Amino acid sequence: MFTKQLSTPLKLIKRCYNRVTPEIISSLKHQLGEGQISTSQSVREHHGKDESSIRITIPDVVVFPQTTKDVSMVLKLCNHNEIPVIPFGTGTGLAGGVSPLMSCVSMDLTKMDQIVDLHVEDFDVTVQPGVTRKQINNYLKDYGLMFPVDPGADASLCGMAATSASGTNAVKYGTMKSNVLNMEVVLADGTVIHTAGKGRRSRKSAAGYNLTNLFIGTEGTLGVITSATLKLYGIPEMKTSAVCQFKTVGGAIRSTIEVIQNGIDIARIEFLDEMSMRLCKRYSKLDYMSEEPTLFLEFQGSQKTIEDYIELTSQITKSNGGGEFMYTLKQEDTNQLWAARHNYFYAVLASSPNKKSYTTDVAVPISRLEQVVEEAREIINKSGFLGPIAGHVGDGNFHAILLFNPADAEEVQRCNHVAHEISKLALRHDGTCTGEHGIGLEKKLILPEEVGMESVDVMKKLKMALDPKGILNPGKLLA
Ligand SMILES: Cc1cc2c(cc1C)N(C[C@H](O)[C@H](O)[C@H](O)COP(=O)(O)OP(=O)(O)OC[C@H]1O[C@@H](n3cnc4c(N)ncnc43)[C@H](O)[C@@H]1O)c1[nH]c(=O)[nH]c(=O)c1N2
Ligand SMILES: CC(C)CC(=O)C(=O)O
Ligand SMILES: [Mn+2]
Repeated sequence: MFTKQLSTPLKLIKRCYNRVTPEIISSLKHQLGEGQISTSQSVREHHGKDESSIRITIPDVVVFPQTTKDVSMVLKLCNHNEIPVIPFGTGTGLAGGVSPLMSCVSMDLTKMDQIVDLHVEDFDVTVQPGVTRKQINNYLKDYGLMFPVDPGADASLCGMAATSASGTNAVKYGTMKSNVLNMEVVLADGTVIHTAGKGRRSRKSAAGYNLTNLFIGTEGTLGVITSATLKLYGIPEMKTSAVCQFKTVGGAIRSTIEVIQNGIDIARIEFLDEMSMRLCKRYSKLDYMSEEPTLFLEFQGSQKTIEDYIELTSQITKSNGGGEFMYTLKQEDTNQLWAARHNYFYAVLASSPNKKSYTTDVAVPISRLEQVVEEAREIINKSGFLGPIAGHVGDGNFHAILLFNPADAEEVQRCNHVAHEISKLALRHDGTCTGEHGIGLEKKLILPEEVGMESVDVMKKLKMALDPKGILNPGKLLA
């Protein structure tokens, strides 16, 4: 099995944990029932990895709780016996968050898959952790409502809260941080809390510490999220997608910066460089486009608003050397466009079947974006790695997918180093190493550089207060 950065995270685990013994497995069976626990090799392998290239070890056992009470019982048992527990949503993460570093229990939440409560008149819904973003949107469309946060994968909504996910719509609708009103969370000792108070779903609250946002982005290290109350939005009256291609990366990025700085309420603005376009054209058959730096855009609102935005945006792209502003796409072309964007990762992977990928995820203030994309390209070119760049440029967030040969240890190290250099570049420009994928195993060494050692100490104190035995997803996020 391929192992990435194996020595670093293991060396950084300072605690000792107990192993999952046959007695523990019997106790779990006794508590949950035979059908809710698996020790099969294939199930354990599935739960030992996400969609990143990190493979270290696999859990000893996978449990499938069906209720919050089940989650609480498992945590109590594991906490008492000092056994690590790793929450598992849909395993689409990109930072190694579900990969175990030692003997552990993987807690798969997919059987808790109920939509608990929909309030159409208040635009909110409460879901259990197994509900995915596509499932909720299928359910909501009959009510004229939607939940906009859209990582390319069909991730679980609570996994998305756990990683502070976003996607192509965040430039208009925000990320998980601004779209969760309340969460039920089970703490390491089995205590169940509601971060905003049981049943509360007001749009505003000034009642004490913001526990909801505290748990967002904790990647399973502070508690298991067993429900989330989400903000909803009306499905827009009209949507128009557009494509504009450029001779230079700078032209596309400068256009994005000007769109944002001019306050155009763009719904989506996604950048793909020429290499990304070459791979997407091949994989998703975008036949009418060329292999040039490209923006995929979407406008929403009334016909008049959309026309005004298109007028302004096309002036901006033209003044930055953009080609034809293609906005009269047929519905099937629009669907194909956004499907191609969501499948971007697979388009890149398909181009090099023998390689693995390391995806960077930096985000910077919008005024720095052009320089940072340019410098990231220079770093990648100098390194010799293939590394297409694409991303949610309206948020100043972009990804380089670095392709490396997993059989070559030196190349693996060099690839990690290049990714680290790109993260450091973003920090020099007042940005972050991760806009949306999270720290996981990949980026924990750069976290202190980003937030400062004092802030990391506060995080460690929080961890110690809520999970004193350190059983929740050990070795992730904090070194
Ligand atoms: C093709 C493609 C495209 C994208 C992405 C992936 C892929 C494969 N992603 C990344 C991924 O979809 C995103 O990180 C999801 O939020 C992960 O959700 P899962 O349910 O799969 O969590 P997964 O099971 O992978 O777990 C991720 C982390 O959260 C923890 N966790 C999961 N469920 C939990 C729960 N209920 N309680 C507590 N902790 C829990 C886990 O322990 C782990 O640390 C992404 N992301 C993004 O933000 N923007 C994007 O554009 C994309 N695009
Ligand atoms: C592998 C990544 C490029 C996935 C992602 O975040 C995206 O497509 O925006
Ligand atoms: Mn992304």
